[in-house]
Amino acid sequence: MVMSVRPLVAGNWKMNGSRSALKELSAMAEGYDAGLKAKVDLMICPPAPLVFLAAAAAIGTRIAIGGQDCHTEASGAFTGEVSAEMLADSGAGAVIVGHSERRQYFKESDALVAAKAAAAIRAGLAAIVCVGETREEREAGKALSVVGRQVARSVPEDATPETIIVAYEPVWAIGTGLTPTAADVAEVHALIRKKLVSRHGKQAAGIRILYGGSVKPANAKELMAVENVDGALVGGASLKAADFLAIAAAYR
Ligand SMILES: O=C(CO)COP(=O)(O)O
Repeated sequence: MVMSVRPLVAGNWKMNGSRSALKELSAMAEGYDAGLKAKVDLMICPPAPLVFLAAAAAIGTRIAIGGQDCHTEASGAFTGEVSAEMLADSGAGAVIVGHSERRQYFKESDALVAAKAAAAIRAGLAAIVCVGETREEREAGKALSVVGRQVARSVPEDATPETIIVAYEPVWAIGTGLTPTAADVAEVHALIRKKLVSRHGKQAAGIRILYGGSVKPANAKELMAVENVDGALVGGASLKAADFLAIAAAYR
């Protein structure tokens, strides 16, 4: 829709990857040639223990590194947690918040997700705010109302194209090989855009809205061509450089 939005293909490694997986990051950097750099931003979000190493490995490659979650506080007695400030200090430029796996398994509410996004902004990170309906919600005809509510409640008031990225990830499409039709993706992304613009003003036309859920080299081109789709949040297919680069190549 908005010509000036530079697309982003981001990889979410989830709880996968070890230090040896950083060779995939190096291979991604090698394949991220001038042609791709001209068209699309790339980001990899490894597990927290790898963020520092990945960020060091990514220096000079123009591949950004992100975290997968953060706490709302900058520091304190929260054993096991990682703050947005720590991610920033480790070299991350962004952090995913409100992924459906966190909403589902760790019972994260929209309010908590909004607070985490605000923490990310406070730390100077961009927040990738995830939203998406479950299969039951889609079958009940509630996809738009659920996503609309999540966007309204999880995206902080002061969202700008620099600080917020929204990722639409239908829960039923994650890791299943299933994807919505292009028309369904277009409908949800249009709704997200409308909500963002009505709440955050005209500049919200520049907020990137990513699609996520079973994005593969074979379907990337079709999904990335959908109006208001400004890139992808890739899970399984981001673990291998060849797959991830083939997805990014949708923008060549
Ligand atoms: O959850 C996802 C990215 O955050 C999508 O995962 P898959 O690409 O493995 O379906």
